[in-house]
Amino acid sequence: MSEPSVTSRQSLRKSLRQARRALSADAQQRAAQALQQQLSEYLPSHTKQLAGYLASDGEISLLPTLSWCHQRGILTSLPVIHPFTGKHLLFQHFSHDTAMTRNRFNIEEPALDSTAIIELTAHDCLLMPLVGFDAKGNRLGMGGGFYDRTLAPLQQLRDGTPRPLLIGVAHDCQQVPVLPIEPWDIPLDVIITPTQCIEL
Ligand SMILES: Nc1nc2c(c(=O)[nH]1)N(C=O)[C@@H](CNc1ccc(C(=O)N[C@@H](CCC(=O)O)C(=O)O)cc1)CN2
Ligand SMILES: Nc1ncnc2c1ncn2[C@@H]1O[C@H](COP(=O)(O)OP(=O)(O)OP(=O)(O)O)[C@@H](O)[C@H]1O
Repeated sequence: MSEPSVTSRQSLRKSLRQARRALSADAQQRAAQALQQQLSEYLPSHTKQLAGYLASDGEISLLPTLSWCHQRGILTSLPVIHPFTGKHLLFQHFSHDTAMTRNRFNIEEPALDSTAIIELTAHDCLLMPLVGFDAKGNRLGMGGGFYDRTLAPLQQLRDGTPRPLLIGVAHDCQQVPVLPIEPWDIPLDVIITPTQCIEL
C-alpha cells in the first residue's frame, strides 16, 4: 500500500471518529434503539450465540441489542484483547454477572477467564463496530487490524463448515462514498445501521 493511501485512511478515520463522537446522548440513544429494531428483524431465528462489543469513542451502542438477546436466551460474548499476542481478539462469554476490566484502550471487556472463551466458529453472528463503510461493504476499523487478524482463519474454512455471519454495525454518518479494499480485509455479510441494511 502506498504512503498517500495510508495517510488518507488515517485522516478519514480521524474525521469519522470525530463525527460519531459529536452525536448527542439523545441521538446516540435513538440510534441504538433503531439499530436494535433492525437487528431483531435481521438476525437469523436460529441465533444462539452472538458476539457484540461495548461501545466506546462514539460507537453505536449495542446495549439494547445485548439486553434483547439476554431476554431471549441468546448467549452473548464480547471481544477481549489476546493476553499473549496483544494483536488478536478472543471472544468471552458475557452476562449480567461477568467480572469486567478495562483493556489498554480503556474499553470495558470481560476479565480474562479461560473457561469462558467461546470459539470464533461457535458463534452464529458476530457484530463488528465500524469506523467507516461504503455501499459496497468495504469497511474501515480502528486501525489495529484486530478483527482482520482474528477473522482471517475463516477464509480457510471449507465450504459448508459453519461460520459466523459477519455483521458490521455503524451510525449512518459513518458512510463514505468509496473506501479502498485492502488485501487483508475480510468481507462482511451485511452492514446494518439505524436506517439501512446493506446485504453483500
Ligand atoms: N468497542 C470496541 N471494542 C473493541 C474494539 C473496537 O473497535 N470497539 N476493537 C477493535 O479492534 C478492539 C480494540 N481495538 C482498538 C484499536 C485501536 C484503538 C485506539 O483508540 N487507537 C488509538 C491509538 C491508541 C494507542 O495506540 O495507544 C487511536 O487510534 O487514536 C482502540 C481500540 C477490541 N475491542
Ligand atoms: N491477517 C492479518 N495478518 C497480519 N496483519 C494484519 C492482518 N490483517 C490486518 N493486518 C494489519 O493490521 C493493520 C491495520 O489494518 P487496517 O488499517 O485495515 O485496520 P482496520 O481494518 O481498520 O482494523 P480492525 O480490523 O481492527 O477493525 C495493517 O497494518 C495490517 O498490516
